[in-house]
Amino acid sequence: MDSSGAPADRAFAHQLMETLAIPIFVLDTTSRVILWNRACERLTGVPARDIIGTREHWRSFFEERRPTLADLLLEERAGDAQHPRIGLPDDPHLSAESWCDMPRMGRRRYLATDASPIYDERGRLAAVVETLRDMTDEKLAQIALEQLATRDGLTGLANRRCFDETLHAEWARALRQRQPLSLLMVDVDNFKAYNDANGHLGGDECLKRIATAVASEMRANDLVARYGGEEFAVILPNQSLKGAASVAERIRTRVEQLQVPNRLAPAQHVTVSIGAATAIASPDNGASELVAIADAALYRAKHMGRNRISLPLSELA
Ligand SMILES: Nc1nc2c(ncn2[C@@H]2O[C@H](COP(=O)(O)OP(=O)(O)OP(=O)(O)O)[C@@H](O)[C@H]2O)c(=O)[nH]1
Repeated sequence: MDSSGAPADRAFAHQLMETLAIPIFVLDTTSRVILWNRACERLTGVPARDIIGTREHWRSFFEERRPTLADLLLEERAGDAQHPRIGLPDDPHLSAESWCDMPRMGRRRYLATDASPIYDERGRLAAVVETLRDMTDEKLAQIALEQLATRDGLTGLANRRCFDETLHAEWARALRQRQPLSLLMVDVDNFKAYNDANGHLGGDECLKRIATAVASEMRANDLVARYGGEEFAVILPNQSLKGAASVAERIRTRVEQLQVPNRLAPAQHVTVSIGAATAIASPDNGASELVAIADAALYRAKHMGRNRISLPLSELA
């Protein structure tokens, strides 16, 4: 170490950052890369020799030009490079999490990043250091858990819990916006007979095909869920009874057109019965009444001979 100690200290700090297990890169105040450690090389697949001295660090993370967090911090702190910073009243640190393309590695990674300024002894901005953490496994586990919580395992449709939550949220929205909300209850006809003839696994395959057929008739804001067993429910926001009836008829026809044989059923192939309900939401009625009305309509459709849709006499108001 020399008498001031500074150059040796700096060399030591540099070497420390180089060998740190955490991926790090450092930009000078003109956005030029001055350090790209080995862990950063491993994460990005980009060797330090290709990137040091350039302003091309964004290419290691994104397909298209985008500022990294370090660039955003440099932009935000641009004034500090000329004017010494007096004290540190606010926290100049930035944090973010996002999916990155990682073009050199050829697979997307979910990175948690932190950017912090480095000030020289006179309080002027000297550089910005960005540290990166690969959180891909944690993010994928979180997505899988969310899927488990809201999706039906057999059909991939929304599950009953997701249906209940969505119905209440849509009801509240319909109330606020004074718009109609429609609901369809879709039940497979003579499904016990189908199971008896094809076994439970055959029944499962049939439910998957029906789920796909029902989902194919939905618009972006509609929700189709597996309500239970061989019953599906469809939420149609901002849809009148007439509109709901036409969606119901499309679903019925679509399933009929699948022509899945059910030789023990009177129709000889798989069909569905559908009950519809529509409400103009008001503080005097609730989402559960909408379900009860659609259920009653479904019951009527079954009793009138199945493979049909049934509507209530009027909208619930
Ligand atoms: N394969 C399979 N079958 C199921 C599943 N959930 C419910 N079921 C079966 O669906 C059948 C429903 O039978 P029922 O309630 O008697 O109704 P249905 O035979 O369809 O007669 P209707 O509804 O009156 O037309 C039962 O045999 C259940 O075991 C499932 O996840 N997979």
